[in-house]
Amino acid sequence: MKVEDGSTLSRADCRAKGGPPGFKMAIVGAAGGIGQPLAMLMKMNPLVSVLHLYDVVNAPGVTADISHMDTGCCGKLQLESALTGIDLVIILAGVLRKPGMTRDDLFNINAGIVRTICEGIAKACPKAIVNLISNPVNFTIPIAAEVFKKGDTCDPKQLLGVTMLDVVRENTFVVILGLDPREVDVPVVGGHAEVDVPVVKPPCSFTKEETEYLTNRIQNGGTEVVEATVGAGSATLSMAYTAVKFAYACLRGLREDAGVVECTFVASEVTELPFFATKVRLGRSGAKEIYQLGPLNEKIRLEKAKTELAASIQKGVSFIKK
Ligand SMILES: NC(=O)C1=CN([C@@H]2O[C@H](COP(=O)(O)OP(=O)(O)OC[C@H]3O[C@@H](n4cnc5c(N)ncnc54)[C@H](O)[C@@H]3O)[C@@H](O)[C@H]2O)C=CC1
Ligand SMILES: O=C([O-])CC(=O)C(=O)O
Repeated sequence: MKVEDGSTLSRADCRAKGGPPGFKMAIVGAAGGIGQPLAMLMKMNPLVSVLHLYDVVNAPGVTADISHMDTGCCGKLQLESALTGIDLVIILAGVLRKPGMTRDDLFNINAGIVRTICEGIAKACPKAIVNLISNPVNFTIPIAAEVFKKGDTCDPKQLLGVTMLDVVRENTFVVILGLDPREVDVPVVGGHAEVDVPVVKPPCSFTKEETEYLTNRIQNGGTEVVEATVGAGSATLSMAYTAVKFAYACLRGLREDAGVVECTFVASEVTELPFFATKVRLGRSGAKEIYQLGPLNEKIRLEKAKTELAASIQKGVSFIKK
């Protein structure tokens, strides 16, 4: 869309002229494997009025490319200007796994990157909802939370660790078990990947073998992709798809749509841990209501996951406090 001086007319301008409303969104790490398809898909989303793309490499290239799509958009080259006034930030920045690596091996590099970006968010858009995807999510969420605590401006419930790929995989794998994902309620709780636990809710039930199959496939789904790409990357397109789904849910929450419920790793009182992934209801300021776990058929697996999660959370918090 063009105005007379040749500059792009964003959907925010359209809103002022009586056009469709929308939110301002930034993607940090936008030139990477996930970032590029995610940027393209978010640019097509009618709830996004302005899209800022930031990366340390090739952000101008990606911005120029998608700016030719005939929807509103602008790129920003400085982190703080990319974040100013933003309603929803997606963080993808950092490095990814190669075969033979665990997610924890990413900690040393990604911890510092996530800290810097969150310091930028605390200054430039402290009220934004943050979707944090950079791994290891079970460590980077506590890091981000500590940064925001220092700034004292952010509500902890705005910070949402994206564990939804575990749910997307679960929906995929229950079909292999011959079930319709619309008819089973299996929230994936705990944290991301090795510490997630699919919890079957009545009236649906699985056999022991089905539960084993589902849990193993979900917990190892990321490694399955890392090995299949033979070093070329980790889950990229399925993550971009998932990031769009989760961002759309957050945008609907911002718009105060009723009944928007997803699983996310968030500050929580559901267990003794300070963060835990459960179903939450999304609203204007992120996780508006955090659902209790309810009756559980997975107590032993959950206790093991909690022990591992507690260590991840401690390591993340210590990284900022040291
Ligand atoms: N939570 C989840 O379920 C999943 C998480 N991931 C994680 O998402 C992250 C991104 O994955 P990909 O896009 O595949 O990786 P990628 O390597 O293709 O892209 C990462 C991008 O981050 C940029 N970057 C690095 N440092 C930066 C900084 N300081 N500021 C801004 N940008 C910076 C790089 O230039 C690169 O373009 C990885 O940490 C990966 O492990 C991936 C899949 C699933
Ligand atoms: O496996 C990885 O490194 C990426 C990831 O978190 C996933 O696909 O679940």
